[in-house]
Amino acid sequence: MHAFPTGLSFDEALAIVAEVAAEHRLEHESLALARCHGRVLAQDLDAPLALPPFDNSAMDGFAFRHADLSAAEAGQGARLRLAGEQFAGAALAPALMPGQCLRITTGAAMPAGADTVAIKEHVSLDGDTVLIPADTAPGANVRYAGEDVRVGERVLHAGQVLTPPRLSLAASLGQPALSVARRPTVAVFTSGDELVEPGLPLGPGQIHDSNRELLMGLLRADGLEPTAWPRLPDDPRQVEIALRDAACAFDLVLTCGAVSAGEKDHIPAVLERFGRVHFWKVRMKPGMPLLFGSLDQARVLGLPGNPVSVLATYLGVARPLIDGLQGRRDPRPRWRARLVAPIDKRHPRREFLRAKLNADEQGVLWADPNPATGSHRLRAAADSNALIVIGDGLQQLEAGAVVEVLPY
Ligand SMILES: Nc1nc2c(c(=O)[nH]1)N[C@H]1C(S)=C(S)[C@@H](COP(=O)(O)OP(=O)(O)OC[C@H]3O[C@@H](n4cnc5c(N)ncnc54)[C@H](O)[C@@H]3O)O[C@H]1N2
Ligand code: MOO
Repeated sequence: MHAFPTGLSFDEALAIVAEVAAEHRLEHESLALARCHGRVLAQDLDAPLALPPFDNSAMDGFAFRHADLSAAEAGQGARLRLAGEQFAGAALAPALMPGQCLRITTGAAMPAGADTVAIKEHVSLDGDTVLIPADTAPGANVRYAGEDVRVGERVLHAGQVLTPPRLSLAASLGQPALSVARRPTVAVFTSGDELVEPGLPLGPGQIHDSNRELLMGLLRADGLEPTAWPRLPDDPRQVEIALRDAACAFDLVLTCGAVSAGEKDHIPAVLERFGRVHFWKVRMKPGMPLLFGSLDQARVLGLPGNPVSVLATYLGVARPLIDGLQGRRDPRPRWRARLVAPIDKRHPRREFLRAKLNADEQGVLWADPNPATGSHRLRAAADSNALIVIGDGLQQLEAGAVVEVLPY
């Protein structure tokens, strides 16, 4: 009997991940906007000013009082006297008098007294007389103060991911810095005596370490700056020392390999002995031997060694853990697609299948499953761009059935 949950469903595993992540939420830091891209916002932002802050012109042209046009003979334009200019950012021009107009540029404040802008290309100039076209509608080409954001309105919420437009909005509201969740520091381990660095020759029974590149790439694509540790040999003492060393210095330790039932699978024992196991073995395929625990100050996720298991457990579990540690509340988009070919799943586990996603002319997204099944078959993952997620239980899905997909 284990002292921790084992053989749990994928959803049960995710619930534990969310709970543990919430208990170990990373602290906040105030960062200059330029360093906030992709971060999770840790504060709400209420607009200290309106956007636009003042009524202004949407076009280069001439600002005038529409009443002057209404007063002109029907169908005739208004002939107005050019009284000056109002350029964007320049000192405010004096108020406009009846019968006058001002040259104005895009973004310049509307002069007092003016309520409409005629577009430069639509007017004709005769000395300092400007002929405004008769069909210029009242209020044309004016952008009003507060029409985008009102003062005091909540525009950003804690838990949102800072996209470039959100950072741009914060900048337009005059914020030089924002409070954001600290990014988790991540140590990445690969393990196994059979592994050899790419570039070095292979001896008998050896293979190149491919998971390191996979995992480091997945983490970097999610905006993290992971640290790769020297590969772990299949030696229990060395595994223990390296993991305990990393766990006192990093927020998250990601390992791959050495978590199933083999004589050389030493990682679960280290967590059991020196830390805590939150769960081990999840009813998912691939990725079944997945291990989750805590050691010293770190959360430790032990991904199974087969490359496609690494991909599935990263996208399915490690990413929600990383999101949870940062307090991300913005849901990631849930993509759905139609199956190009039927699927007959004869086991009860949640399954992740490699597939190619393509949108057809009608805008329907299709997922074409790769027939390769083994979790060692990396080529099929490289030929694909998404994982199809097939729910728990036996499933017979026709071609055209709608499935969840995780693009990568
Ligand atoms: N008796 C059992 N055997 C296995 C079980 C089980 O439950 N009982 N589970 C199988 C499943 S499912 C998987 S997945 C693997 C996972 O095993 P480990 O996480 O312990 O990983 P390893 O045994 O170390 O490696 C598995 C496989 O992946 C290759 N590998 C490992 N690391 C890398 C790397 N960095 N780059 C490239 N390839 C890597 C390794 O050579 C093995 O072929 O266990 C099954 N067995
Ligand atoms: O669950 Mo394993 O990850 O199938 O190869």
